Amino acid sequence: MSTLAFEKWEGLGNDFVVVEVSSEQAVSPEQARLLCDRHRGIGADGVLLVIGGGTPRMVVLNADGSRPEMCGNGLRCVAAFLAERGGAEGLSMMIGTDAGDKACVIERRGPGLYDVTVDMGRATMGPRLEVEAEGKRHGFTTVDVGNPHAITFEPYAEAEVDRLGPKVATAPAGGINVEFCRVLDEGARTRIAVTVWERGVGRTLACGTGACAVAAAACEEGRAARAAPIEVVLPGGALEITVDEARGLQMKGPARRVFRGTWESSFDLGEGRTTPASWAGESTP
Ligand SMILES: N[C@H](CCC[C@H](N)C(=O)O)C(=O)O
Repeated sequence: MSTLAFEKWEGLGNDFVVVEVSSEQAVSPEQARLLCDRHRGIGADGVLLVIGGGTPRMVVLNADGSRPEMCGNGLRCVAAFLAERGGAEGLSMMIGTDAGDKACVIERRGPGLYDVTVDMGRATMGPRLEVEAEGKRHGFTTVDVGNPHAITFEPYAEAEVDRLGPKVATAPAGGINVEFCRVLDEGARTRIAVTVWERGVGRTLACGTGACAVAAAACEEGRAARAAPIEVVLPGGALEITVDEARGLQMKGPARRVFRGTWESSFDLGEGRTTPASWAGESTP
């Protein structure tokens, strides 16, 4: 019987199964769907594969098994996971992703609790996205921050988010993450409330790349000033995003280890559903 050692991490309630593996093929899309299943598996919004080496790498698998380019909350969790393995208090490191290498600075706040600042790179504004739904045309600003995002500052009720979110998320080829935004106030610090429908997941409590995309769109549309920190308020908590002409996007937020575990691969789920015969050559060290 082979087993898979994992850690459960979360960033503002966006939660992940973190596994250290030697190859990207160690967890298949089907295995990722099972691990993320909140009734038959561990339960998570995604799986983060950590591949060691000169520059450690993060590969992301969404709960539906798809592989996105990047995950902001996940990258903070992987940076903290690696810092914890190294036993260091304050630490900075580069981590490779499918959207390029990202610089991370980790500050330990307590056992399994960290604040992480990530240089997220630059946002690229895309074409307007128009989606026909429920007899109306809905317009979105598109922003790429390594992965794609559709953003609106039009007021939508919660129920509309659940109806419109999946329609927009699957409208363009390859899918897109969807953020419904509201500027809370433009006092000393701009605060933007965001509800997220994520590609390959659905509703999540937070989206790090989404928060960056929203801050970039807000600056582009004159709803927020560049260089000053923008507080993006998500259902799971707030992220501090800075849109800097020279340095690009910076994201600061928490990462927390929830628990460690071991997945047994001979585990029969009943109803003829069994876990994958074995993990691709991965077993606990
Ligand atoms: N569902 C996203 C990936 C996870 C992004 C999100 N969890 C974050 O923190 O950035 C996508 O398909 O692009």
